[in-house]
Amino acid sequence: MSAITLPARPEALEFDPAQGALIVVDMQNAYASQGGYLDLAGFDVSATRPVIEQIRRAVTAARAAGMPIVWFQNGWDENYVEAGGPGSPNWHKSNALKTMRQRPELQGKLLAKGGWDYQLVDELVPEPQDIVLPKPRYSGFFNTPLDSILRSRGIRHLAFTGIATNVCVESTLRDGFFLEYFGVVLEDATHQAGPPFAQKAALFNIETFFGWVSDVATFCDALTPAAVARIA
Ligand SMILES: NC(=O)N/C=C\C(=O)O
Repeated sequence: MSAITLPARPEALEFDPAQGALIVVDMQNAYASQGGYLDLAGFDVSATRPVIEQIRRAVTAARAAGMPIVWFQNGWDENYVEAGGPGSPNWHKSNALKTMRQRPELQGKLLAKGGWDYQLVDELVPEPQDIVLPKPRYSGFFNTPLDSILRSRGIRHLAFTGIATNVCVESTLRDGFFLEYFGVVLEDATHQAGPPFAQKAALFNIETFFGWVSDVATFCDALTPAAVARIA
């Protein structure tokens, strides 16, 4: 099976499933559940549930087409050494760290490895052959083995899902662009952190400057021949 044509904006993208991976960004309770970090920090997470189901569909289609699935989990050790101290911009800008400083009763709870907030949502369960990567900053390429994992498998095309479109999804897709990966976002499998204009702006940036925008139904349809060819 060779490349498929994936309908997308601003134009269709040649996407080879044999050189492709599905990236699921930070589908943790922190970002997708009531009572998680984003919710506690004042961001609206009420519309994140449908995103989980869309990601499940995209994961099933990508698996059937033989594409690796990469699951990211954002966060740090329980003592927040990996988050950086006051010498790190992350210490000043992370809304998780800021929320914990404002509400000391939450200290140790937000985005800490081993805790509920850090865990992937119950509905999304990686399989043993999947790649699960912790990441300490917004970009999935920063201080992670993502680039070498992808390069060693000959992967050039990345389909992005997850939360938040305007932060970690966009950051990772942008870094991928600089590393010569073709990135496409499945828009209905993403959600923003912030008002709806943040989603629109992120998708505008991506389709105009850094990559392509498609959706889950289109992605699944386009992958069907690759899945059929694998079982034939
Ligand atoms: N996963 C993300 O896009 N995260 C956004 C904000 C944060 O982690 O503080």
